[in-house]
Amino acid sequence: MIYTVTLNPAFDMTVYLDQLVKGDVNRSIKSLIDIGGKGINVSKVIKSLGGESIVLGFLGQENRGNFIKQLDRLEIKHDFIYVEGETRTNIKLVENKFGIFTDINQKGFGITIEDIDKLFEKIKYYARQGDIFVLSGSLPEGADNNIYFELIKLLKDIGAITILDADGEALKNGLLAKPDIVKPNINELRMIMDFKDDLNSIASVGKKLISQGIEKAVISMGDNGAFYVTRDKILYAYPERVEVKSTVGAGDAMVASIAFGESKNMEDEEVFRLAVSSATASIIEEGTKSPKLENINKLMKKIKIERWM
Ligand SMILES: Nc1ncnc2c1ncn2[C@@H]1O[C@H](COP(=O)(O)OP(=O)(O)O)[C@@H](O)[C@H]1O
Ligand SMILES: O=P(O)(O)OC[C@H]1O[C@](O)(COP(=O)(O)O)[C@@H](O)[C@@H]1O
Repeated sequence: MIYTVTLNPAFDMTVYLDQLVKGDVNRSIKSLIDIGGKGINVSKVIKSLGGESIVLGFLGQENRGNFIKQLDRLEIKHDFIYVEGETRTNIKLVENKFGIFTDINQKGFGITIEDIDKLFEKIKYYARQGDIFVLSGSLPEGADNNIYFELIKLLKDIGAITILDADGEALKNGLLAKPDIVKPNINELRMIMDFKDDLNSIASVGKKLISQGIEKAVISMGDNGAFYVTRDKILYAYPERVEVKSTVGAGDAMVASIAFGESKNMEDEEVFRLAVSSATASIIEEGTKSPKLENINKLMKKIKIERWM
């Protein structure tokens, strides 16, 4: 089974404007609200791919109703630990005039030591050898920066496969536990390592991650494409030019495809093709909507992948 663990989920409010004028009253053209947060999006995309997953993590008590309703509507199984306070609302601004995408991600609820204990107990209850655990997103206040490190250690001892997608200290510490797969975007990678801007230097960073004991590193670079690095190869995917409606969730679509591909024992190149196709199909959807399977399938035939090394 695939499990996604989201410690800090969110409602994503996407606001479309012509142009943001700072310090002035701005009026939106339209806005929409989707349930989000990294693992939640991963589960949504796994569903679109025809797979099954179970959503774990924390959810704010106070506004849980709508969140749960949407997950149920999508027929995604979930088993949250409900915590005091509200699940955050993250603002995603889209300026149509310039094609600028700005995210304002809030801090969200705080959690207690008891909440964290409950999470570890729940994960111990579910995890079995061969399961896939996606650990992704920012940490709520009260969670130690070592939490992904501890969870990966626990899951590796059980024999589960771990996929990490985080940033800052949580990513840095999590990597020390050697997750099987990591999917940083270029900005997340820059927060924890120094490297030059050119593709060769970025590919070398991927190799460095592998030399540290990580099995696969997928480095996403927005409109510059992506690398897929394993012990014996580096693959590069060219970006596909599409009409971009919202970049939110592209990385999550990649992670979902990687988890789905692993669960089906797909070959590396096939997984990578699916990951880039899903990510590209996600940016042509508005808000934090899952990509459509028919668009993913069309893109699978178009995405250009080459062996870098
Ligand atoms: N503007 C874009 N044009 C074409 N492809 C894109 C664009 N933005 C994202 N992608 C695709 O989606 C993948 C993930 O996007 P990225 O922005 O790197 O992830 P994240 O959402 O984690 O920041 C990229 O590697 C690329 O394949
Ligand atoms: O937990 P964080 O780092 O604040 O990120 C949460 C945000 O990331 C998203 O999951 C989107 O992530 P990606 O664009 O990286 O795929 C949004 O749904 C959510 O608002």
